[in-house]
Amino acid sequence: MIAYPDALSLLIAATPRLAAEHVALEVATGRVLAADIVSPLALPGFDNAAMDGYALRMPAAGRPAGHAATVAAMHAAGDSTAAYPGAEACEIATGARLPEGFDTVVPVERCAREGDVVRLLRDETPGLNIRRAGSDVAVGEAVLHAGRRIDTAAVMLLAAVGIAQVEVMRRPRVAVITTGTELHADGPLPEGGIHDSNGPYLAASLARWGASIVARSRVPDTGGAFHAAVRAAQAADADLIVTTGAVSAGRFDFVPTALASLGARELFHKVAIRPAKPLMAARFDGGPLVVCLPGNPIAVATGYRFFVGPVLRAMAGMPPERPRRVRLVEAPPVREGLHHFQFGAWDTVDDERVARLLPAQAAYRIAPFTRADLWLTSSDTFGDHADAWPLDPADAP
Ligand SMILES: Nc1nc2c(c(=O)[nH]1)N[C@H]1C(S)=C(S)[C@@H](COP(=O)(O)OP(=O)(O)OC[C@H]3O[C@@H](n4cnc5c(N)ncnc54)[C@H](O)[C@@H]3O)O[C@H]1N2
Ligand code: MOO
Repeated sequence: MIAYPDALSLLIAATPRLAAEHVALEVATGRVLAADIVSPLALPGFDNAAMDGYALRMPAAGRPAGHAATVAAMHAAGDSTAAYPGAEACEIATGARLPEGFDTVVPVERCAREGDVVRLLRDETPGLNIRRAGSDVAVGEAVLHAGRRIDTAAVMLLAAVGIAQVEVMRRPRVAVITTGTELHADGPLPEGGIHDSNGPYLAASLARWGASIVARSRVPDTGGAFHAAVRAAQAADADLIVTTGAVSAGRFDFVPTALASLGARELFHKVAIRPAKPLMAARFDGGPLVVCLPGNPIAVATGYRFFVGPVLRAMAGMPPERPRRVRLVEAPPVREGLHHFQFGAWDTVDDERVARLLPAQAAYRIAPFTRADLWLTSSDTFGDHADAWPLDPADAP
């Protein structure tokens, strides 16, 4: 059986990087930058007032309380460059460009105004309350890097530097196929039937990632129906096909042979992990990558998080995700020799943030997933520490 890091390496090596496209900033949230963003502007673009008050020309020694100056004009944000030659003071608004030759802004609260004269209420030193040009972002600075997901902070910065179109990776085109004669959509169930929860889970997860779901089918345990679903996914030009179920050792576990008969090349089948051990991956030459997840719901969650997630990152040109190391409390012993994936919850012990494994986890139990804060993983037995990962790959930086 192949080890998890080796399986992941094979999978990523077979993953094509997608092309880029241009989209408007207003619809770019959640997309992944395809190229570094080099700022065409400085931020701030000019020296400006940090406070509403009075701009002064001040000698290096400053001015004492009681000093009076004649106010030349009111200078508001958006006013064009103005010069008040010979003037010692002008009224200024937050964000207004500092007029030529002025060096200090004294907030209105520290001034008294009478007619066109302003008097300082305290001793003042020069150079205060000015936001210098380029002190946030310099012209030509690489402010955001390729592979970064555009979050709301990135939108703020891109808008501030005047970028209205961004080059992003195109959305991956993904097909989802769930297998199982026992599966039904919502509504009353026949004897022995269950609701298909893997299909809606994968569709929701992929939508959160920003993938386009180009085909979705639920097929009974017959090779013919599965063949047709894979052909439909190929016809829909899928980059990736994710299947669930029928990948283990049972009589109806037809996925490996069906994919081989369709011409897919197996990358690996069965991984030294728990859960989701029967997981398989394959690749059609010049066609989609296929990740086949075992049917148990938590095997699907595991496979999505730790196999499909890394594939989606690689397609988007994102670097591999790095886990956070956390201290574990009360980790029960688990069987050695397998890479373990479990749900965890945050806790606090003696003011330290620690994690604990949730109780009663099993590949068929969905309820613990809904109570989890994070994934915890270990390449072997869980000890004092574990790797921590956000529950959803879309939440990883
Ligand atoms: N003799 C062996 N039996 C099993 C092995 C094994 O190695 N030898 N592996 C076990 C493990 S581990 C897993 S995981 C499962 C995976 O089996 P399959 O991928 O073949 O999945 P199915 O048999 O089709 O389904 C397993 C389980 O999950 C339920 N299921 C399937 N699809 C859905 C869905 N869309 N929504 C909700 N639930 C679903 C299905 O009804 C079964 O209960 O095999 C073990 N057995
Ligand atoms: O690997 Mo299976 O996913 O434990 O049930």
